[in-house]
Amino acid sequence: MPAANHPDYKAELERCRYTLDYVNKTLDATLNRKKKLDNDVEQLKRHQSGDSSQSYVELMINSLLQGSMELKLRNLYTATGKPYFARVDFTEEGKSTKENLYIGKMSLMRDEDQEVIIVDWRAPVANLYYEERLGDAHYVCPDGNINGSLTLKRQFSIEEGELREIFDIDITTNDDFLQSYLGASADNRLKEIVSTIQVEQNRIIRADIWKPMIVQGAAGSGKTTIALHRIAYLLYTHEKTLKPESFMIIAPNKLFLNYISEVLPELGVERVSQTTFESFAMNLLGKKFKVRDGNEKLISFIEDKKGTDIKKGIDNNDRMLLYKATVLKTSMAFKTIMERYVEYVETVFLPKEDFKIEGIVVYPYDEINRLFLRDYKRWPLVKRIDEIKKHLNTRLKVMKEKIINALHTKSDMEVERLKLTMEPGEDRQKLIIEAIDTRNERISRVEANSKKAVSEYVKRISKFSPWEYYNELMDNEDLLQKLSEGLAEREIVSYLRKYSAEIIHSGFIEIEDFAPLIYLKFLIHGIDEKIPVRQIVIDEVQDFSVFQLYALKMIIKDSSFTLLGDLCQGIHSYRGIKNWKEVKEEVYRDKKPEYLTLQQSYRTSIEIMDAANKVISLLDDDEIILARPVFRHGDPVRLIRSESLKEMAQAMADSIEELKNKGVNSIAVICKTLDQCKEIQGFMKKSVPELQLITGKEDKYQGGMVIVPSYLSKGLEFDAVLIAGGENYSDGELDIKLLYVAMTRALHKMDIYYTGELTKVLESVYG
Ligand SMILES: Nc1ncnc2c1ncn2[C@@H]1O[C@H](COP(=O)(O)OP(=O)(O)OP(=O)(O)O)[C@@H](O)[C@H]1O
Repeated sequence: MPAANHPDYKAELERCRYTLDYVNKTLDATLNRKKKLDNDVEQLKRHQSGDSSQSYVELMINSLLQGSMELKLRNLYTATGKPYFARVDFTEEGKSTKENLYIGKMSLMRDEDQEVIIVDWRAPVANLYYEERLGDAHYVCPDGNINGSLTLKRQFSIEEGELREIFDIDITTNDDFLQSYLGASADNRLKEIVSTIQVEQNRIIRADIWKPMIVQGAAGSGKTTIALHRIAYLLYTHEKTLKPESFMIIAPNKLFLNYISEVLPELGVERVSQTTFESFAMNLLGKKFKVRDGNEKLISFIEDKKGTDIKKGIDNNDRMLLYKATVLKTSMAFKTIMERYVEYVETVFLPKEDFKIEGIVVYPYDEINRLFLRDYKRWPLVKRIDEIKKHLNTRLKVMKEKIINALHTKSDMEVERLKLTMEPGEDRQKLIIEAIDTRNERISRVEANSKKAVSEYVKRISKFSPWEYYNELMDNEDLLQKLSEGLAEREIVSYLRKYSAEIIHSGFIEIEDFAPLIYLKFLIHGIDEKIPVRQIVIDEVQDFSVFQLYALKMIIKDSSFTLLGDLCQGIHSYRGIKNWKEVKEEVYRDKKPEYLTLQQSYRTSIEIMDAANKVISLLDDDEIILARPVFRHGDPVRLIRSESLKEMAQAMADSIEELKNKGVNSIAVICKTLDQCKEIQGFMKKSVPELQLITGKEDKYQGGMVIVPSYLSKGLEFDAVLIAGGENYSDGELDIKLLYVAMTRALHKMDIYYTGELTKVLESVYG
């Protein structure tokens, strides 16, 4: 309700003013401290001499302080507009005083008496707001369970320092507040939602840090948003043990990373690494690859007349083989093929010769090989060499002494024999000198050779990079077939090898090659690179393969994973996850992951969600969990028929004009493919010149008015979506998922434009 109408308005207004006043005072004090610190840093930099380690340390410390102060300042600036968003009144069991706690994005304490003015939303006590009902309530803090009575839950809308609305929430419902958030327009970037986090989302945000977590969440259920809030929460809760660098977010592409880039800074979190799987893998391999556009393969399947439905058959044999070969390359069977390959490499890794010095065997080949294949079996191949080097050096040290002693004994005996068998004289003297010289020469050779014998032996071991090993395998049909025995059909293996070799020889690799490559590196070389990451968050994980996840888990040891995805949006299902069971069982069997679902969708109106649910239900799949929209109505979904593409483009241009006049600025025209986007954009250039084409090559997401292929719209959202060319979606699995993704991008309005007859899929929209 408008704040002024609330019975407690006066008291709340006073509190709001008091808090703002304190925030401003703290801001001024912090600004002054920052100014002084900046001066100190300047001075230190100016007087920094190369030999004073003390001033260097001082400079480092002050620079760090500068960073954290900047963050504090940013939080304080935000608080000057909106210091808090909620209040809870709680009386702890056994205590007589009621605490009135105001919850905001950051905590603030009064310096004089340490009285809490604002409680951070991540503090344990703030859980009362997110989880508890009025009445008996509890929260868990490091000291244990705190029971008590919750007598008030209140929400505030404070904008630019002005108290505008107050909502008292009796039981758990906070719909009014949520509705006012959801009714707003889409931003160009994803935003924070601390004031309206829902119970099921809160459980994910605050879940146990060390247990892997899989979240199946419907389109618009807040997966991306809560993944970022979880990072902010974990950093706050484990600030002593985790740093922002301990986190890594893996997302599908740079455009998406840019789209989500503002949430963490808004939550006061900086320096969390955000990457794509390809970039991560290239860093690890220490090599820059030219990567084939992953969407090219998707497009080749999209062009399939049957909409790539493996159950119905693909219309062209070559495409069918490509499909099956991709499934194989991303499967756990391919992981086993890589392991078999390393077992093969193992057997030819060492030179088949004894380790000798001066023709004397120091370590026989069989013994070295036994160390390599048996004793150090569990180590990466290259790491085993280091151990073997130690063995060779130790044995060589002992043997060298023995050899030198033997040479001395041998020459002494020879001298003795010469003395006994020959008359003294010049001849005998010459032979004795010869024997001693020979001995000395051999000893010097032993000394000299032993210094480099081990390194020369190691040099003869052929160590290639993971990339070279992989390349070699893709060029060796017989070997790949042998390694694949019992795991895959010969025809598929052959196709996989040939097309992979072709890509490699043309100077490229494809996304699906990265998991085998990094896994080969792990098995052959081991991972020396310091990876500081302890928490990995993967968004849109449905497009990851189990092999990818397995390789990541092996490489980034001792880290925990938060995986978020939606099988209904699995448009790369040929390389992605088919069901969550395989992830639980094949990847995380040893760690018993937590599996949670989010059904409530916060993005889309009831009308749009109903239509999208009807489309996705065409897939007869038990794994599908339908989304439940938050109770929010929008315009009805319309199917609009045109005679031609030109007419369709005109109709959409008219609709965009109408929307613009109503103040709607975030609009997307979504076509199935990029080529279709280009064609439609051609017709709309004059009427909607500001329509920007998204091709997938962009690093930055601008928002506004865009025309985008369905597969690139994943993760994004718009106030209004116009789906162009509805007739292009067949009832094959991939096409249905693409249309579902496109439809669920809309917040308030969505229409489908088509030419020709209504298809089965379009008919389903009206159910
Ligand atoms: N508790 C909430 N309060 C307010 N808005 C929310 C809440 N949860 C999610 N949203 C909003 O819903 C929209 C969808 O969120 P988000 O993009 O994180 O969902 P998603 O599950 O990742 O979607 P998709 O899988 O379809 O890409 C965003 O605008 C987000 O701000």
